[in-house]
Amino acid sequence: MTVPKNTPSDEPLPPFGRSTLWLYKPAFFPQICTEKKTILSVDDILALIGDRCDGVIGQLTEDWGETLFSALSRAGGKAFSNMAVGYNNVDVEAANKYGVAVGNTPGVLTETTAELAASLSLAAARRIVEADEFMRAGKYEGWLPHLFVGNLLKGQTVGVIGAGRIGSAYARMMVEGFKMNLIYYDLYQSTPYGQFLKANGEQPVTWKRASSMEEVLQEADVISLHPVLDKTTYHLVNKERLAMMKKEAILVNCSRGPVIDEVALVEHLRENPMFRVGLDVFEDEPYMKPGLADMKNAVVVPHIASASKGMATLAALNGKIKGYPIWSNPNSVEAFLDENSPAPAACPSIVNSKALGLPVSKL
Ligand SMILES: NC(=O)c1ccc[n+]([C@@H]2O[C@H](COP(=O)([O-])OP(=O)(O)OC[C@H]3O[C@@H](n4cnc5c(N)ncnc54)[C@H](O)[C@@H]3O)[C@@H](O)[C@H]2O)c1
Ligand SMILES: O=C(O)[C@H](O)CO
Repeated sequence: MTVPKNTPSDEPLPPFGRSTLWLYKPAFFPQICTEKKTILSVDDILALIGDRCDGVIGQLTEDWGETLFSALSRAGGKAFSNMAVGYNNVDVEAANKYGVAVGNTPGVLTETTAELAASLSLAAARRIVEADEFMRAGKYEGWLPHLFVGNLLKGQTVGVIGAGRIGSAYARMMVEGFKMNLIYYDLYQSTPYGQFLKANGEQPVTWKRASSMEEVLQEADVISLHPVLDKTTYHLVNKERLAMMKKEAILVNCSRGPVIDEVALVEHLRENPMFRVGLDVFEDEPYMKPGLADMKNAVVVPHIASASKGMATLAALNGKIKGYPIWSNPNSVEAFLDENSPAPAACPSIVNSKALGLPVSKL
């Protein structure tokens, strides 16, 4: 385990290790973990926190619960900033108990994640990966009308489950780009896409809010999952719900792996060769459930929807919680990302700010 010594501000920071854990040690000089492991265990992080640490910027692969929050608090820590939108790896109640502020990075990843979901939808619909493998294997002997027949999107129905920031952006791309009809289901929100169309004075396709998730599964030709991962969405797509979908449907997941029961999915893919999936996330990341890698009707990529500089900027600013108020609208983060102007003296998004009674910025 190598943790660099405090780095004077006029020296370049040490190079990143494979993990991007940052620790704010006394005097507020960040120490970057140069550990060569990709995923740090709770014990690794305990050792890194040591007996003095003001705050940590960590990532979604780390298990931030009672053990780490009590250790961080004992070391004088006041903030944990998760370098991700989703914070299902964080036990916020444990953080509240130890008075540790928890940051996340909403908004900056909306378009990039929606674009990957759109890419996976197209790759699955037009069988891009299968065709690419065929080409590289030297199997192409000349044009044939039935070679890799895929699904046409125009005029078909796209379904979105979890119509928040990313789900709505994905819906916009599929509706406007491919003129698909839209059906969406969200546990809480009522009319996000309707408002968007109305505000633009147009109604080029039909859209409706489904009263149940099952309605989306039965009606849509392409379904993309964008909910948070919590108790209500664990194995949201299971054997029974897969069976409700059209035999030639396309299912895309760029949210979190456990939203789909991956064992049931492998069985469904095996039994329904015309059913296709595009997956950015997996139930036991970095692993795939047995059999998934052999499925020609699955396009799989290693959680790449998000990588962006903006996410690191927001995570770093969330880590500066000491003396900072909370930005009043975490969905509007542009002010933090303008490289030509200084970032506002506020934390972009602290998920437990109310529980900790942190002040809201007047900016
Ligand atoms: N693959 C990636 O790299 C990547 C990148 C960014 C975000 N994400 C994931 O995407 C998720 C969504 O991000 P966002 O910015 O759109 O968040 P968001 O909070 O704007 O949207 C999530 C939506 O899910 C809805 N929801 C919650 N429970 C539901 C349920 N049981 N059924 C249906 N809908 C439900 C919420 O009401 C909300 O509208 C994140 O929590 C994260 O896990 C993944
Ligand atoms: O939730 C997120 O932000 C992504 O999954 C990783 O950055």
